Amino acid sequence: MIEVKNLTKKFGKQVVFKDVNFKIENGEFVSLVGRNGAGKTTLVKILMGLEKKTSGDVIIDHKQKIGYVPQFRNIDLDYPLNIEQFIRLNLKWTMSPKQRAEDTRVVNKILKETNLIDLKDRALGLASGGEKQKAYLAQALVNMPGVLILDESTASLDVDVKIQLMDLVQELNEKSKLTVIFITHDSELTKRYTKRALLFENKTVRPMSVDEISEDMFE
Ligand SMILES: Nc1ncnc2c1ncn2[C@@H]1O[C@H](COP(=O)(O)OP(=O)(O)OP(=O)(O)O)[C@@H](O)[C@H]1O
Repeated sequence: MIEVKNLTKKFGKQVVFKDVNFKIENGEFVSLVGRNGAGKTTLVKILMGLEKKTSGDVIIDHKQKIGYVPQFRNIDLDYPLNIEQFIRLNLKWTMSPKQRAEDTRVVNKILKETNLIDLKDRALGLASGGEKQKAYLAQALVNMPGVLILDESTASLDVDVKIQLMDLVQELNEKSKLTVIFITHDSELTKRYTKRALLFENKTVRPMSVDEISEDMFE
């Protein structure tokens, strides 16, 4: 479980959010919604320990790792790694043959789960947008996270590719009880895949049912 208590974040004099309280249960699929600059990325950076909080508490089971899938960015055609090598970047290098065999087992399992097994030798730079984004997802999963953060990971992908990626995440959420936090500006995907939303508004965060979501909350 992730519990946020009276969390406040300021950058200098700018208050991003103040006295925020919410819980995310293990295995939930929740969206973070709100206008540009409302503080969604800042909050997940605090959850990941990449940004300092100003005050308040963030309680996360310390054994639970967090995987992060960024927004799609194109990768140069001459990027030097293939899909499997790119996924392995998230593993710690080890000399232990036992650990290396275990890593290979995990990489193959994730390649299968993300439907990348037949593409594992393809140069990442030559992969399609959807394949690249699946490679980012697989790279985050190879570290066996308990929580997966999708930071606008479907933005700038074609609609059918968005659906494919989200179907895959939904399957992982249901099968492996992976907690998923989906930052998005897409109300349709929010309603289709997530059960609950945390709305960033007026420097605070309001938990709500996805039925209450309306377009104006994203603009
Ligand atoms: N390192 C920083 N230093 C100063 N201000 C920052 C920093 N990072 C973010 N901010 C500011 O904090 C506010 C919240 O930004 P944040 O990126 O968290 O919003 P967001 O909800 O993720 O926005 P978007 O939907 O556009 O991605 C913005 O006003 C932003 O300019």
